Amino acid sequence: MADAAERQADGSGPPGGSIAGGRRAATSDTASRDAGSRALEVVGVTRTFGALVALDGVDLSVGPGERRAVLGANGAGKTTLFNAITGDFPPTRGRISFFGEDVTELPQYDRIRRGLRRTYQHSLLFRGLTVRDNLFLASRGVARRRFSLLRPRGGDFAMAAAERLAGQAHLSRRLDTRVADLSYGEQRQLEIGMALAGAPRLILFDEPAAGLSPGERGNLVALLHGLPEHLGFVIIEHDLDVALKVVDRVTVMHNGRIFKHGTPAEIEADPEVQAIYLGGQHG
Ligand SMILES: Nc1ncnc2c1ncn2[C@@H]1O[C@H](COP(=O)(O)OP(=O)(O)OP(=O)(O)O)[C@@H](O)[C@H]1O
Repeated sequence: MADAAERQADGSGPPGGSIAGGRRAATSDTASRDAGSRALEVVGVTRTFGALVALDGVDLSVGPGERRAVLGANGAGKTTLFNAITGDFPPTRGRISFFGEDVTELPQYDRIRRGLRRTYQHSLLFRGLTVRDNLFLASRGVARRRFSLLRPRGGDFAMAAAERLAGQAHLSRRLDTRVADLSYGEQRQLEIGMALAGAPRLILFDEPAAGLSPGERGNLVALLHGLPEHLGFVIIEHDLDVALKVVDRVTVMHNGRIFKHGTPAEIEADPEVQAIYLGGQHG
C-alpha cells in the first residue's frame, strides 16, 4: 500500500539545481526497498483533532540508514506526523512499523528502547546543568540497565558516553559549560547530541536549523553529515539550504497529505512544489 502510494507520488522533474546535494546518489523508493526491511513504514495514518484532520491517510517508507526531509508549508502536518511516529499523539487510524515491528500501540518509551529518537521544536534541556550532565542523563535515561543512586565513578559507561556524544555534537570544548551559558546554536547541537544517546537507529529532527545564524547552519550541516553512515534520520526543515544538502530523498506534505516524493534536485526544480511551498501558498 505504501509502496504504491509512494511510487504514485514520486517527483519526476529534471535533476539539477544549486542547493540540492544529497549525501549519496539518491535511489527511487522502489530500488531502495531492495536493500531489505524498512526502518520506518507509515501506512494510512490519519490523525484528527476534533473536526480538524491534521493527517489524512499518510503513507511513508524510510529505509535503514536513509536520510529523508519532510517539507511543507505551515500547518501541513509535519510535526503531527512526527508525533504519530513517536507516540506523542498516536494516530487515530493507520499503522506504524519500526524495523518490521508494529509499534502503533506501543508507549513512547518502548519506541525509544527500540532505537527511535527525536528532537523537538522547543528545548527539553536542563538549563542549570552542564553539557556533560545533560548528556550523562540522556545516556542513562535510554539505557536498559538498572542504576544505583550513588554518584558515578570515572569508569561509568554514561560518563564515557557523555564525552563521546559531546564530540559528535561538536561540543567537546563546552563539556563543563552550563546550558544557560551556551549560544542558541550550541543548545540545538546539544539536543542532537542527546538524541544520539544509547543506540539510535532512526532520529526525527524537528526544525533543527530554526533560529540559527548562517554560520551555525553550516555547522549543523557538517554535524549531520558526520553522523554514522548506518544511522538514518527524517528531518523537518523550512531552510531548504540545510534540508536539501543532508538528505537522500524528500517528501513534500500539503494539507495533511503526502503531496510528492523525489530527490532533492527533483523537488527543488518542481514547479508544483514551488507553487504550494516555495511560493508561499500556505496550508
Ligand atoms: N495538539 C493539537 N491540537 C489541535 N490541533 C493541532 C494539534 N497539533 C497540531 N494541530 C493542528 O494540526 C495541523 C497540522 O499541524 P502541524 O504542527 O503538524 O503542522 P506543521 O506542518 O508541523 O506546521 P509548522 O511548519 O508550522 O510546524 C494544524 O492545523 C495544527 O493547528
